[in-house]
Order: sequence, then structure tokens, then C-alpha cells
Amino acid sequence: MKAATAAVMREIDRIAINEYGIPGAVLMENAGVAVVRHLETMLAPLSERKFCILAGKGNNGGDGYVIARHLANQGAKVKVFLLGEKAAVGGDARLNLDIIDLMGLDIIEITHERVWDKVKVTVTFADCLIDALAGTGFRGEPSDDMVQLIDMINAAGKPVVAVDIPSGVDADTGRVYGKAVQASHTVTLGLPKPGLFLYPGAECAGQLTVADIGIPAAIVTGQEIKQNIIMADMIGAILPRRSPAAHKGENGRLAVVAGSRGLSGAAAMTAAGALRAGAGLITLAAPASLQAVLAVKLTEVMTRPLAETSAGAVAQAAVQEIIGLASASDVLAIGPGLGCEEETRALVRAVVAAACCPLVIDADALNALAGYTSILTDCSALPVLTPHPGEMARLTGLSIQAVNADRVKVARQAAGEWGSIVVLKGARTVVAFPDGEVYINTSGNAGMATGGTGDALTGIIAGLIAQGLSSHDAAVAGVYIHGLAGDVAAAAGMVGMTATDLIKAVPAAMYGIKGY
Ligand SMILES: NC(=O)C1=CN([C@@H]2O[C@H](COP(=O)(O)OP(=O)(O)OC[C@H]3O[C@@H](n4cnc5c(N)ncnc54)[C@H](O)[C@@H]3O)[C@@H](O)[C@H]2O)[C@H](O)CC1
Ligand SMILES: [K+]
Repeated sequence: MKAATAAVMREIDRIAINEYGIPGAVLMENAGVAVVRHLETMLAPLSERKFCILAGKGNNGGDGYVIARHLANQGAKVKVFLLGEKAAVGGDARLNLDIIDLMGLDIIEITHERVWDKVKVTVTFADCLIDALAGTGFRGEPSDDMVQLIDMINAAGKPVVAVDIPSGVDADTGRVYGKAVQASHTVTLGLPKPGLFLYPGAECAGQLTVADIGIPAAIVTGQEIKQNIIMADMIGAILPRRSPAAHKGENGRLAVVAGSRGLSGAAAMTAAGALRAGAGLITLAAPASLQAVLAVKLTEVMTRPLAETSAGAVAQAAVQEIIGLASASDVLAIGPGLGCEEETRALVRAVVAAACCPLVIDADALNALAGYTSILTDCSALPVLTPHPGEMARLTGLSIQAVNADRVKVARQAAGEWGSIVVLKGARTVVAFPDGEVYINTSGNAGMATGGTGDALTGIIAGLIAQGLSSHDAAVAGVYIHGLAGDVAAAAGMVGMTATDLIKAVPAAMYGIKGY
């Protein structure tokens, strides 16, 4: 599903109005009617309900006046509070404000202190609050009076339906600079906005509905929209159907270079993730002293002992063997549990520079690339990097806070600079491509915030590449399947679920998407 930033939505709006001749008031009418239809599904019969509509001075408020008119026509009790003066409202919003004024609806301007008591009483006795304070036009920190109103809405304990986006949430980034409305439902207009899927905005949106407001489809398809939301149907179309006559050699050869003394689990989970994602033949190359334990842990995986340092990490002497293994493989996953010895880091850089198969680079291999990202642009196939925010901070020189403040922007910039696919992990993983295309994941849960889930993701993405998916499709499908497997595992209890539980749930997640 495509998602529109505020600027893209404005442009789509502009084309609909100026080039197709659809009056802005018609779009606003459609927007308001779409919200009322949603209210009917929630609160019928509307004639028995009391609504409090909190409107701003912009077009989001305009949608609110349309909603007020239709609710009043259906016999509902409606009070409208306007955050500002009527005189400050212009354009299509003014048109609709004037109509409800003529209808005799109660419109109260919040312009002086005395009004606040009235707001409080209305909010307290309403069955539902409509948040039409601000939408895509909202910028920065909310003003003091908006904060006061947001606090009142959030404290009311009532159903709150946000029009387009909860007020206070940045439509592009999901950032909340001060306070934001905590909606129970959001009806977003035309196209969903990225900020509804990225935290903390995603948490403010509640149950999300995308409403058609009559924008010609050709306008949307004609736009170069680079932001996408990953949903199950998209992944269903990506995943190949396995031939009934398939044999293991057709499902790809995959090599994993991972592990060091004390970190054998990371290596095992990467290989197991690939196995459960359906890879045909997997070779796990790890320091020689780990081979015996890994062979016992992973019955179906072949193991390859590598030369090791005195501390039990992969030694420089293993470089040719790994490059040879990569040549005989469809994909190489490298990094989990490799440790932080300088010798191993140099080896990682040598392998990344020389390997001629697609790479999935994670964990300690990413740390090895800090300061050396120029190697990535010379890789023969577009490498997939899977940093968590800490690794991303190390690679970019930004703070973790700065990475998380605008995950889409940071991932996109890195993907462009490094000529790589960047999978920035975390709640709502972002997948970014060098051409600026971005995918935001929607599956997964907080139970996945536990050791080993990142290793599993590396294995899953590599396992999909092994089966013939492009690195592009494997990255997008991999993050969704990984999150969905987490959701399947969490059904038996979210807190305390392990990466191994997630890995075991990968086949069920894929079955849910594709039916195999
Ligand atoms: N998607 C569409 O095609 C349509 C969208 N519609 C609705 O219009 C809004 C966007 O309207 P716009 O006039 O551009 O801005 P907003 O109403 O979202 O916001 C302006 C409003 O907010 C106030 N404001 C902005 N920042 C702050 C702040 N930091 N603190 C306090 N107040 C702030 C500003 O003063 C204005 O009052 C879109 O979301 C849809 O809901 C159309 O109705 C139909 C077509
Ligand atoms: K809103």
C-alpha cells in the first residue's frame, strides 16, 4: 500500500482540484461523509448519540464542520468547538462553517478562558469526540491552547475519532513534539500517511481506516510515491509458489559466516532462520572450536570449521575459504556473533569486498564496516544491511536518538550513500533502497525485543534470496514474515517468547500469507 507524505497529499489534492476540476469542497464533503459512515459502523443509531467536534482553523477543521452537518441531519446532538475565531477560517472550511452556522448548530469559539469549563462539560457528557483540530497541515509543537484541548480529549476516556491523523502527530515521521491526541480510531483520507505507521504516531492512531474521498486513481498512480506500507497481500504476491516437483537443490545454497566463542547461539539462530524460511542447502561456517556444538544444535545444517584466533573468533586465515564458499553459494549471510576482534573485522571487510554472491550483512559485520562503507558501493550485487538503531548510529555517526527521530529519512539517506538496501530494525522496521524507495513494516510486536530475533531476520532474508527472490523482494518480504512469525509466537504469550519460538513459527507465518 502506498503512503503519502503531507507534501505528496497536497500535490494530489492540487491536481484533483486544478487539473481535474474537482472542487476542493467536494473532496472535503467526501472526507466528512466518509468519517460519518465510519461513525455509523461504530455508534449506530447516531440519532441517540452526543458528539463533541473539536475543530481547528484549517481544512481538517473543515472536514469537522461537514461531519457536524451530517450528524445533525441524522438527529445526533452536536456541539462544535473551534480553536480560534470564526473570522480566521477561510476557503472550503469557511464555506462549511457558514453552512452549519446557518443551520443553527452550536459553534463555540475557544478564544477566552471562560469557555474552557464549557468544553470540559461537553467532553464529559459526549458519547464520542471528533478530533478535527489539525491534519497534514500540523507543524512542530502544538500551541498551549491545543495542548490544553489534547489533554482534555485524552483524559475523557471516550471514543475519539481522529480525522485524517491524530492532531499533534507529524504526518511524515510519526513524531510527537509535545502532546498528541490519543485516538481510538483514525479515518485517514485518500491515502494513509507514514506517520500513522511509525512510532509514536502509530500508537496514537488506534484502529486505522483508509477512506476513499473520490480522488481519481490516475492521479495517485501518476505520482512517484516512494513510501510504501508492507501488508500481507503485498508479500503474498512476492513469495513464489513452490513447484510440487521441487528438490532441495532448487531451493538455493546459502552460506552463513557467524559465531565466535560464547556467541554460538547467534550463528545457530541465523542458520535456523534461513532453514525455516525454506532455504534448500545451508552451510554454517564458524570458528573450528564451535563446529561440534553447532553440528549438534542444527541437525539439517552443514557445518564448516574455520581458522580461528586465540580468542575463538574467525581468523584472517579463513578469508579464501569463505570467499570460495561464497562463490559456491547463492547468498552469503555474514555477521551475527562474529565478535569485535580487529582481525575478524578486517576479514569481514576483505570478504565483503571480494564476495561475488548477494550478501546479507548484520551485527558485528556491520560494526566492521563503520568507517569503511565505501566498500559497499563496489559489491557485485546490492547488499542487504540489517542494522538495529545502535549499529546504525555507529555506521552513520549519529546518536541513537537521532536515528530513531526520523527512521525513514536516516535509512533512506544511508541506502543512497552506501548503494545498499538498508533494513533499519526496531518497532516498525524500515526498508530503504538507494533510489529513495522506502517500505515500512506493519507486523511484529514488543515480545520480539529479545536476543536473537535480529539473527533470525538475517537468516530469513538470506533464506528467501537463496530461493530466488531478488534482494529487494527478500528484504521486504523477510521483515514482514519475521514480524508475522513474532505475532504467531506471541499468540502463546508475548512476554517471555524467544527468538527460537519466532523461528519455529516462520513456516506458519508463511502458510498464513501464501497458504503453503
Ligand atoms: N487529503 C485531501 O485531499 C484532503 C484533505 N483535507 C483535509 O485537510 C487537511 C489539511 O488541511 P490544512 O488546511 O492544510 O491544514 P490542517 O487543517 O491540517 O492544519 C492547519 C491548522 O492547524 C493549525 N496548526 C498547525 N500547526 C500547529 C501547531 N503547532 N500548534 C497549533 N496549531 C497548529 C493551524 O493553525 C491550522 O489551524 C487534511 O489533513 C484533511 O483533513 C480536505 O478536507 C479534503 C481533501
Ligand atoms: K485530526
